[in-house]
Amino acid sequence: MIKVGIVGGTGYTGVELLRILAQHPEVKIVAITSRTEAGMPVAEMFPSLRGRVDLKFTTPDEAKLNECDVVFFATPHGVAMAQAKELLANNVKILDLAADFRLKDIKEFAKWYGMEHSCPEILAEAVYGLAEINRKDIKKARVVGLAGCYPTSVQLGLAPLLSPKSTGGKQLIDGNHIISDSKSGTSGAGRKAEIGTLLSEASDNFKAYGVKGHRHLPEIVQGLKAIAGHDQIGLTFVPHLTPMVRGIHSTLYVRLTDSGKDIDYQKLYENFYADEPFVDVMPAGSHPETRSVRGSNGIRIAIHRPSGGDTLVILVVEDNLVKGASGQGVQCMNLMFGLPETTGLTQIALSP
Ligand SMILES: NC(=O)C1=CN([C@@H]2O[C@H](COP(=O)(O)OP(=O)(O)OC[C@H]3O[C@@H](n4cnc5c(N)ncnc54)[C@H](OP(=O)(O)O)[C@@H]3O)[C@@H](O)[C@H]2O)C=CC1
Ligand SMILES: CC(=O)N[C@@H](CCC(=O)OP(=O)(O)O)C(=O)O
Repeated sequence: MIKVGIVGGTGYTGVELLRILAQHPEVKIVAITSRTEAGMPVAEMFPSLRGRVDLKFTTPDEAKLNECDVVFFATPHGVAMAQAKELLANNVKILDLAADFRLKDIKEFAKWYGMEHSCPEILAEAVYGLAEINRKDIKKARVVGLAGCYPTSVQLGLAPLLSPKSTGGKQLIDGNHIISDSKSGTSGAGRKAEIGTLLSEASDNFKAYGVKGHRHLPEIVQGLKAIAGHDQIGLTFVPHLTPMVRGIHSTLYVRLTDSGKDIDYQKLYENFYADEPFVDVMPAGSHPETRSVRGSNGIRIAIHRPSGGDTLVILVVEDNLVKGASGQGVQCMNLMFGLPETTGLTQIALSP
């Protein structure tokens, strides 16, 4: 059994980790932390876990994290990097849901996250946690910086158009002018109190935010450059808040180049993702709904070429708390411990 610790067990991604890991056949959860609820039985706070999780929250200091095989950080940015050195010294693997180990450039990290990176040497060895792209490296990793929620949808939506594996090295699209029009449910903002996610503010309403620059922009650009193997990437990324609890819907617009005009994109995507257990390329002409992935680790993609023109439109849906966060974490954990990648992750989406 893999001994798992979770730092930040009371937040939205923390309780989602508990939901998934409590049903994982190879995992024993041994520590769950909360600074504010220490001493409270987990199942008292989350009755959905009654009979499934028989632990109390402990403070991060009291939790015996050094005795775990792996620790998930479901915490704000900056928490994992402060504890990474000690955990690694005790042979504990790390999966961070925050951004401490995502951006490779520490100046970019400081600019977007407003703090200096405290362990650049660990950042250098950390692997970006997007299994469909980095599977080989994740298997060997001690530290994984899990991909962000929006970045997962955008990178998996565009990878078949950029990866030399499917393009044969041809530029099928104008990489300098990619548009991502992305929408998220309110759970993306976490459980902390914020005016913008109050029922009376977010319901019956729809708005863009972060148009000037969102912290996921550099992460997505870094990832797309790595997938493409070149630096000719220019992205306009506009996130929106939608009045739903879970889900991300990204609509991606790309302009085809002359060498990209005679390609069957439906086939290109189907071939690229043929062996991926969590990526569903839907039949041509589909309009995927966020509810088709709600509560599951799936991501569904549909490709459109309106009026047979030069613009390709890619529709991507995922559950921000599962494939966009905790499910992705468990998928990477399975790889790090040599388990089949789908272990504990076979939930079907909730519908309606
Ligand atoms: N929500 C989402 O869709 C996604 C979130 N993420 C990332 O995952 C991380 C967690 O997000 P989410 O679950 O939404 O956040 P929440 O705000 O819902 O939860 C944060 C958790 O962290 C704990 N915490 C806060 N500060 C500290 C600290 N200094 N030390 C230890 N524990 C702390 C809190 O508990 P307590 O205060 O009691 O200790 C709480 O359990 C964030 O970095 C977020 O960016 C990634 C992908 C998607
Ligand atoms: C709706 C909403 O507020 N979403 C969050 C992103 C979700 C998140 O937690 O970001 P990470 O994936 O980087 O951890 C935001 O825009 O800041």
